[in-house]
Amino acid sequence: MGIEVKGISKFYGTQQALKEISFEINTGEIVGFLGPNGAGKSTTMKILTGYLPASEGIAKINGLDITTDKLKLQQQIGYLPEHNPLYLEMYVREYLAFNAKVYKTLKEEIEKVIELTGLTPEANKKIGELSKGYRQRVGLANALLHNPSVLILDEPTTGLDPNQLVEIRELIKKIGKEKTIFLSTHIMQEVEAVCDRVIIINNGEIVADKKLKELTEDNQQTVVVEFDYRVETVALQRLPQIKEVKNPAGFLYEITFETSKDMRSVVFDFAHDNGLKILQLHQKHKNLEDLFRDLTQKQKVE
Ligand SMILES: Nc1ncnc2c1ncn2[C@@H]1O[C@H](COP(=O)(O)OP(=O)(O)OP(=O)(O)O)[C@@H](O)[C@H]1O
Repeated sequence: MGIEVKGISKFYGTQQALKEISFEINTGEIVGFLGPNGAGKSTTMKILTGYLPASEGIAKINGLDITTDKLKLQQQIGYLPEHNPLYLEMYVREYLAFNAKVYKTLKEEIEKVIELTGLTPEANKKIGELSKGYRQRVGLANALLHNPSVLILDEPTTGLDPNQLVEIRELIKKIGKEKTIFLSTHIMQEVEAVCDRVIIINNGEIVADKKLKELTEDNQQTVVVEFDYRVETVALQRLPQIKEVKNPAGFLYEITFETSKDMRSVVFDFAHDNGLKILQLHQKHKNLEDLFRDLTQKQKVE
């Protein structure tokens, strides 16, 4: 069940923000939705949570259609919007209790959510007195009040300092043990730290959908080597199982092989046979950052 998106498009006037996107998220998965600014992440999330209608396509959450079963659906989804709207003058517990009324959540359940999100010491403070990290916790607590099975979090760590970032990521992972989570971000490290799978969106199109494990198991590796002298790239291109050779700077070469076998010794032998000294040598697997760059054509990200 989880989330099912089939051929969703969205037009804002004549601008097409989403171009027939399709993907599925299984129950219990934590999936990162990664893309550069303006790629279409928030638009997708607003459509899934019923805040915006799609121009075309079908989406279902836990088997319920987002257009026809909207009310039932909102009981099953917790949503943390990009700009977390909070009443700064309200006290944390008062704010959560106020919102909980809509769902008829019991008092004990509110207290459980306060505890889960680490808000117990701050529960009697005004929201306006809290740090950004704690305000994000209030947003998360708010999204969890009705015990939804699916959480949709739009850039949950934007604007947090490094310590708050780690804390919120840990909290998301903890919550993710029991729920399906779909979270957007433009920070690759976030996906690596929290998610099981990544869906990459660029210019309104899905360009990758991969389990993080698969990224490290790719049958490809790059050996980065610095010699003490220039080498003709054609000579390196004669090495076995070679895919490509790049010379990004000076005597530094990035040699990509189509094998998962460690090829550093082959490069070492090449240097020895050609009377070269090696100043540095290391092996690099294709990672999320490379994939993201390749697929979003070097658009600038954090
Ligand atoms: N209400 C709107 N009216 C017109 N265009 C919009 C509207 N909302 C979004 N867009 C446009 O749709 C495209 C996708 O925007 P969206 O906010 O979904 O991207 P995003 O991936 O969430 O970006 P960011 O990482 O910057 O939040 C952008 O070109 C944006 O300018």
